[in-house]
Amino acid sequence: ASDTAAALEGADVLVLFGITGDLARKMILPALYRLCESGLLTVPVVGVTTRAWDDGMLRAHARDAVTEAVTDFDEAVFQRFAAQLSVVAGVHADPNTMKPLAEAIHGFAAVYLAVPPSLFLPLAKALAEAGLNRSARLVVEKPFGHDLASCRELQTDLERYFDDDHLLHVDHFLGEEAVRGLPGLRTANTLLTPVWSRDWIDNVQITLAEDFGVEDRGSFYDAVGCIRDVIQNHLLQLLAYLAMEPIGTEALRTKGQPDAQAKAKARAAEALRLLQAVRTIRPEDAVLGQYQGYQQVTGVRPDSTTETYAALRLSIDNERWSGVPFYIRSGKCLAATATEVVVQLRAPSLIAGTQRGGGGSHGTPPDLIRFRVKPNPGLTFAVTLERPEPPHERVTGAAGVDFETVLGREPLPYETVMNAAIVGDPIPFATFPCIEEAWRIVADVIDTGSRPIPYEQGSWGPDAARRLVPGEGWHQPLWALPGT
Ligand SMILES: NC(=O)C1=CN([C@@H]2O[C@H](COP(=O)(O)OP(=O)(O)OC[C@H]3O[C@@H](n4cnc5c(N)ncnc54)[C@H](OP(=O)(O)O)[C@@H]3O)[C@@H](O)[C@H]2O)C=CC1
Ligand SMILES: O=C1O[C@H](COP(=O)(O)O)[C@@H](O)[C@H](O)[C@H]1O
Repeated sequence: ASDTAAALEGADVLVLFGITGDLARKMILPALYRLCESGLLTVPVVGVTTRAWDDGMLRAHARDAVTEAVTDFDEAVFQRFAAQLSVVAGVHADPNTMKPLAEAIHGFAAVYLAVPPSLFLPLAKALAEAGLNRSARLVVEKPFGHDLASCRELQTDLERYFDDDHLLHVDHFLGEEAVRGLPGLRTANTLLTPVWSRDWIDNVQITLAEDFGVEDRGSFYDAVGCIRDVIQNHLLQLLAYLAMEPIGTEALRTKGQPDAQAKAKARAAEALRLLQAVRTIRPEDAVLGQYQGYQQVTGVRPDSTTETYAALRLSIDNERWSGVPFYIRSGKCLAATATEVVVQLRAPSLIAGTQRGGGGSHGTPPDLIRFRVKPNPGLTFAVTLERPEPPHERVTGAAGVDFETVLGREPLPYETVMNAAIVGDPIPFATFPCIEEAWRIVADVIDTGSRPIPYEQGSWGPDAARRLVPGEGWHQPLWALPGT
């Protein structure tokens, strides 16, 4: 957005393309129900479909989606939600089919495209040709482009119909409470702030592990792979929030701009600066894998070389992080489902000059700080204790906090994203410069043509990934450790 941008407008209506789709069923409809429950959904929701649906069919579909997703279904809340829902049927990426939609929109619209990315541009064009871009912003799902060149082309093309201030790029990780709270958590705690640099941190590991496969998304996933699906977007955004410089209070005092806008700008500027300092990942710093049985999934090519697992080593060239390896790994059909950041602190003796990655002194396990994103978001410190009596054995204990215990129920990521799309809060969205930079970072490890290493379902991926992390190796997420 330009420096002179006005506050984003609050929408009078949410228009949802793709309301019949997978994302809407699993995430968006349950999130809208929750917003209704908490009194935050105050605008009508107009679902758009090419199918011959009527309001009754949409409401029945919404009921199924919500009951599948929530354990404490409340009929009264659902009735309120259903009353806000209506459908406009028979709308294609063709301005001639948009007339009924134009009639259903009153006021400023948040138009959300929960559709395959190949439809982003045709729909934007058709909306503009029907005059529906005059009083609307466009909210697009991920992935945004296929590589650096295609993301730039898509942005340029979309800006012909919706200018940058009227375009929001969804990355639902930015709606995850644990991720959203990370910059604040880092800076609000004296326990964290002083150690947050190369002086005290040995390495940082980010894991997004899933114990399920690509299931009914085979044809989508096979054209995308793990790096494009979750690393280029979600995990690099998370990395930025973990490692960026704190936002200066000066930046929040931008004249004439409301807080949310100024904060979003300041945060995005720091995230961008951090991503710009991340080196383009070299192929030798990547290990790619594919789970056994993946090629038999419906929609997957029988000889597919798409990776379902990736482990990467990243370097950040700035004063704070120079020399500290950041590791990212993600995969389908792994041993557990968990997203966690593990920060390995340097052993006290390392400060006196020994090597990084060498583990703790006297064989002591290293001190770890764990940011648990999912499940059970929270913070855990693994700390070393020493028995006072000889031989002074050292053991690890844990201290921590579960965020929901303190903060109450955390909104679902899509609750935050949908609400922000409606009210015009840019904070939980990715900015285009960050998206571009993230494509640059992964450019040399996508489309390498190399064959991924097969790995067993239920494992932690190919053994070869161990070679990336010397010393202590990968730390499994807390959730996956025995006894948790
Ligand atoms: N599914 C997921 O878990 C996630 C999805 N996403 C992103 O969300 C977006 C939507 O994903 P998802 O819901 O899985 O997609 P779907 O394949 O389920 O498609 C969504 C809807 O798009 C419409 N559609 C699909 N193909 C066409 C076509 N060729 N022509 C016209 N309309 C079409 C259909 O609506 P209708 O028939 O009603 O017109 C369909 O219900 C994508 O960008 C995806 O990358 C992001 C994170 C997770
Ligand atoms: O965008 C996506 O994200 C999910 C992981 O996100 P989560 O919030 O469910 O943990 C991933 O499973 C999916 O493949 C990907 O498209």
